[in-house]
Amino acid sequence: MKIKHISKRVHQNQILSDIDFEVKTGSIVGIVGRNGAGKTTLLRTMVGILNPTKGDVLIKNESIFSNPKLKENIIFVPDSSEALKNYSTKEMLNLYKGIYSRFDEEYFHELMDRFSLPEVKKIGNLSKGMKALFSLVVAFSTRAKYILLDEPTDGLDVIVKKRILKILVEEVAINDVSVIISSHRLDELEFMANDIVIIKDGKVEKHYELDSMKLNYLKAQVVFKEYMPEDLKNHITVINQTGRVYTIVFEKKRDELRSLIETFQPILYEELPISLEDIFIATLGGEDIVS
Ligand SMILES: Nc1ncnc2c1ncn2[C@@H]1O[C@H](COP(=O)(O)OP(=O)(O)OP(=O)(O)O)[C@@H](O)[C@H]1O
Repeated sequence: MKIKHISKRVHQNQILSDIDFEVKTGSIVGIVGRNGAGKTTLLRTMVGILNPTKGDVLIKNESIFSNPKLKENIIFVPDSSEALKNYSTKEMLNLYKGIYSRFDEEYFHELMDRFSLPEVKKIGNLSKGMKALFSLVVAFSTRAKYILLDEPTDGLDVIVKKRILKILVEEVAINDVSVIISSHRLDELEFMANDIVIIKDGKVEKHYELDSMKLNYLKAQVVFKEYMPEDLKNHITVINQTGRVYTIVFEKKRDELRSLIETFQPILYEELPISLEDIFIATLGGEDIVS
């Protein structure tokens, strides 16, 4: 799936600007960004619910907007199942069977059994975790190749969360689907995503393969005799400060940071393992991080 230079304007609001990236088959892509960055709008455009003002979404090099049949390859699971609450599980099954010609009813029942989900007259009567699992069961049963999830584990207990993450990873491995997840749960994405797209103010701020992303950043703890030299501050992001102990993140090669820091003669310099959360803070935290 190719997202080609998508822009979206609503009234006078430029919500997305020139978003361009590719989703590889069989990969998990994490879309991250601060509240209001444009993640949900991007997902809704990728699935064809919203028309972009400019740009296109291509599957097998064809536009999903000029060839709507291609939308059968995509399913979007929104962060709330509020809209489904008055439907029965059977009605949902029939609704999606009508929309997705490859809908796999046998797989639907198999997954319902696997997750001990009951058939109910009102989906609204299911617990929040059950609703989330049910939405995923429907999504997988459509046999769509691209599954877009908006905050799939928001508000779920840790056991349901683990089950959901496990089935996502399995589905990608066994059925070769691609999963695009918008999430604030950076720890979960770190455990399963291949690619991370960081959105800032409706634009792609960074797009990395997770492994190479970590190689491009360095986290360290440093202490100087006095306070941190102002010159050094221009090259790094301070993500924490306790007295004279600074935790810093730097986007460049390891050796460059080491030699840069050495010129300022620290009394302590220690490298630390870096997480996606550190990179998120360094990329998007701006002035808000150390108060
Ligand atoms: N229909 C709309 N009309 C006007 N503005 C909109 C509309 N939809 C979204 N926006 C605005 O676009 C921006 C991006 O919203 P969006 O919901 O895509 O962000 P998000 O990254 O998913 O946020 P969050 O992490 O809080 O869910 C916000 O400023 C929002 O107010």
